[in-house]
Amino acid sequence: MSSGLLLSSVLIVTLLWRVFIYTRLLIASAPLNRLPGPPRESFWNGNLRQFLARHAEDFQKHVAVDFGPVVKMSGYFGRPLLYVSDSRALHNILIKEEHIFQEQEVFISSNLRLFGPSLLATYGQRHGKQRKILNPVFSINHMRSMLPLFYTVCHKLREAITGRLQDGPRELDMLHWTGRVSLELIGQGGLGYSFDPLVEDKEDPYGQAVKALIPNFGRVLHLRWLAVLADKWNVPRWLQRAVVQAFPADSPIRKLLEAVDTMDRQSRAIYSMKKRAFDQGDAEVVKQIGEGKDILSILMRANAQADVNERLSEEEVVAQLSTLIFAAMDTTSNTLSRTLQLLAQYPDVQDKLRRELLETGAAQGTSYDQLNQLPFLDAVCRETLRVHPAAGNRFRINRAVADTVLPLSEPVTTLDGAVLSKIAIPKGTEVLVGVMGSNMNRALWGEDALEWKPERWLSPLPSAVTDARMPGVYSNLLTFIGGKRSCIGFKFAEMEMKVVLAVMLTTFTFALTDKPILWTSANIMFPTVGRNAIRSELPLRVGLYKPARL
Ligand code: HEM
Repeated sequence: MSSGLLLSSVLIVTLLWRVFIYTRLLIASAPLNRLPGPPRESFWNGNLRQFLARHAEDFQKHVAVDFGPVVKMSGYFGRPLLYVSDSRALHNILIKEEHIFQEQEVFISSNLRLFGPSLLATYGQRHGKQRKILNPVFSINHMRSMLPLFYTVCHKLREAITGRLQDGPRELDMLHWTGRVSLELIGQGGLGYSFDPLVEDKEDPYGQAVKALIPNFGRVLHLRWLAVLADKWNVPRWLQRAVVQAFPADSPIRKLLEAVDTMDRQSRAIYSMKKRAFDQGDAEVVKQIGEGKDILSILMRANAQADVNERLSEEEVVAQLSTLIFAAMDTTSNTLSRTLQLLAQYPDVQDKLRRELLETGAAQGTSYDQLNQLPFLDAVCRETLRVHPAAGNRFRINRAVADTVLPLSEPVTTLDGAVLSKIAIPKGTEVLVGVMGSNMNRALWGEDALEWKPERWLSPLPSAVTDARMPGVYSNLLTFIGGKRSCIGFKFAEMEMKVVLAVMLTTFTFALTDKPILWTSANIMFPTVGRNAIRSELPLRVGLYKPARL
């Protein structure tokens, strides 16, 4: 048999096998069609085009709150997709059967190329081993010791913005500033590295590469499947690289490669510098590693002390650096800018928060515990994280060897009137973790669940919320999801939000301009002016706060 004929036969058999598996999935998932949900747009796109469209926030809310705790949708080519916000079912998906409901392959394979083998690019035991070393690095004690550094950076932000208001109030793009301060905080707090002095405009190659990553990645999303195939077929790295390098130098994929290479080079340089100094006893850097309060220093110390079998390889440690910057930056800065927009929209809430911050002197530097005991600051942060989860669409796929069963905390009624207390989930079914659906569930939070009302956190939460035992790591919410793949940096994010707000609100006033701000439903939501703008920005009218004279 000629090699051409052999290759075609292999391809045909593989294709037929795939079609067989897929048809089996469609047949096995037919009973799921009895569950309530929106009609699909087409067989090819299912509901995904509606759900992932640029301005899909209203459709996403419709799915989240109008059909109940388990919603039937369709993925591409009729693939079954469930939107789940039932607490017991979510407990199963995120905690009990986390090994079955895994991240999609495209997510893992693309992250592997962007960051290397980090938390965002590994499954199972390898991921578990990384979490074991990294979890203690994000402990409250470490956050406590990082707090003074956060204040130092935020005071520079205050100086930088004050400098721009010498001629009176003016419009400023607050997303630009929350972005800069978030990058600097994760730089200094995460890596012991300064990206941006804030008080002067200086470009840093690492910072530029991080900023170029997502826009260029967004332009080659359709190629993500090739990464999955390359992993499945063990295509050598040099060959994958050669293919990418065959594209023109100004193509998005080459720019993406350039950003990835720069991030990798800079991460390695920071790691090696610390390691060399550690090995050779360079007093200044050893001081940073030995007493350093940044995440990398703590991680290197923990790794050196860990049992040999539990240690992370150098490649794994380096891969965490860009991962942390990426995971920390837009999520936190966009949530912060959303908070400022809401405070501008509700001036009475802004005044009340400012009063609390001024009365307690929170802007100058306070202890971690005192900062966390400010009730209204806490309420504003929690309420914004509840109603506006920055990364609200988390997909999982059932990779069970056999079909599996999802138990429910409350029975659901099917379209033909049957009452189900559990649902059979065929292998291959996709699941969307219902972050909005549980954070804004009227049955739990009350009829005003969709409204932003920080006051709700000043009294005990409804017992329905606490009794539901949502499997989220933070405050009965799913904003940082839960389980082994929950957000490892949620305390870092919370502390950052609180310090930035404490310093900003006591120095500046924020008001809306007449420009229409719209939020785009992307992997991480971002604001733009007008519906079709490309540039993300959040213009607010900013003035210096002047205390009223008695
Ligand atoms: C408001 C800010 C933030 C939000 C809303 C947020 C949300 C999330 C969510 C939903 C996940 C789960 C992703 C998934 O399952 O696919 C996640 C994972 C992660 N986050 Fe965050 N995050 C925030 C800030 C941060 C910060 C500040 C850091 C680091 C300092 C961080 C580091 C990570 C990492 C490393 C992961 C991957 C964890 C793993 O897979 O084991 N995040 N985040």
